[in-house]
Amino acid sequence: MAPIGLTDVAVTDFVLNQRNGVKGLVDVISPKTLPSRYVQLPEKRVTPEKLMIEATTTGKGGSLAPVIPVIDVSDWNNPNVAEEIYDASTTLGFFQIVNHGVSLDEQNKLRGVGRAFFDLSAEEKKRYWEESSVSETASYMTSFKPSMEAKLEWRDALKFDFKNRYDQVDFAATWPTVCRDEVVKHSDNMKPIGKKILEILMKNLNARMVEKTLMGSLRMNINYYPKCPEPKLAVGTGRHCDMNTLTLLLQDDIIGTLYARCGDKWLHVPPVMGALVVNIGDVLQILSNDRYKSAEHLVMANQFLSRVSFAYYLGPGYDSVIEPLREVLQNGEKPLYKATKYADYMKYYFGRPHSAGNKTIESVKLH
Ligand SMILES: O=C(O)CCC(=O)C(=O)O
Ligand SMILES: [Fe+2]
Repeated sequence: MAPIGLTDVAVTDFVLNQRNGVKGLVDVISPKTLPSRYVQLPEKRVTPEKLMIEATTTGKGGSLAPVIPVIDVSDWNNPNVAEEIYDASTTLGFFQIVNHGVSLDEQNKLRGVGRAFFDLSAEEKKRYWEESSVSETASYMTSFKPSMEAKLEWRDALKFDFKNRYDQVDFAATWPTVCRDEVVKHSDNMKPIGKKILEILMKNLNARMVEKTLMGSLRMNINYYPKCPEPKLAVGTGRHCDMNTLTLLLQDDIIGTLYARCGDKWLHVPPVMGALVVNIGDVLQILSNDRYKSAEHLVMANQFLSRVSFAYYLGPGYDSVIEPLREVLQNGEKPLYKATKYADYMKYYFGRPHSAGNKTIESVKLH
């Protein structure tokens, strides 16, 4: 039972209407039990039997459970790198890369300024709240689609849209000063890494690298997961696939609460020092006519420590039309997806809560 005062109405008012987010709830009220607005239905909870046990033998056969591959990309031209990236992208849809050239120092600076934003006063943060943000391209919010969620996700986020402003000198002028320089720097660091991976993935399809279709939009989320009184009952980010082409994630270096779908279980994506987590999004699955796998994933909550993560999303230009590539279909293969403008796909994606269940990609599937 939630303590008196933490009724659904009171929590909704404090977290959403008063724009304090879930971090505000923890900082100001510090509930000792999970308010019911956050208690997930039993089928949505990630219980131990739903987890895949890593690298242990499974009975007499002795086969190993899969692990998320960690790929050394110090030499992008090494054919083994392309092969490992291709293998991971066609199976789990998840891998990690190390020796990508972004130093630990830069990563830790970004983690520091990300936390610094969420540590600002409530008044300061509220200026960026969703639809009334003082910035057109930076917004602060909580959960995923609160107006449609019976149960909220235990997460706040600060979102950036680099749009096509990249070539404008002061495109970040309205962004929170506490983190904007590092966010811009991070984008400068991530863009070429994303491009390398996309080049490899296109080459393996014998397809052209069309930047506008593959990385014509660039967005980023700083996710903040406060410590949670009853993490077993909650979810940090509900299960979902990313809608874009490729996501590069700098996750927390200590708290490992990210899980990727593997068969009917959830596979841990452990923090690896200095690594970036890479996952395939819906658009690459569509373009490749199902060769690349858009991997479902979720984030759990943690009782003892807060966690920050930085998700950098490369995606098509908003007016690009997404459909299986000609090169992939040339041997008479049937397209599995209908042509869709990316802006329409995005609108549909953001119009439904994570808890809606069926995947967004199903909406463009040809039956
Ligand atoms: O926080 C994380 O580790 C992942 C967040 C995520 O899946 C997303 O922002 O799309
Ligand atoms: Fe995601």
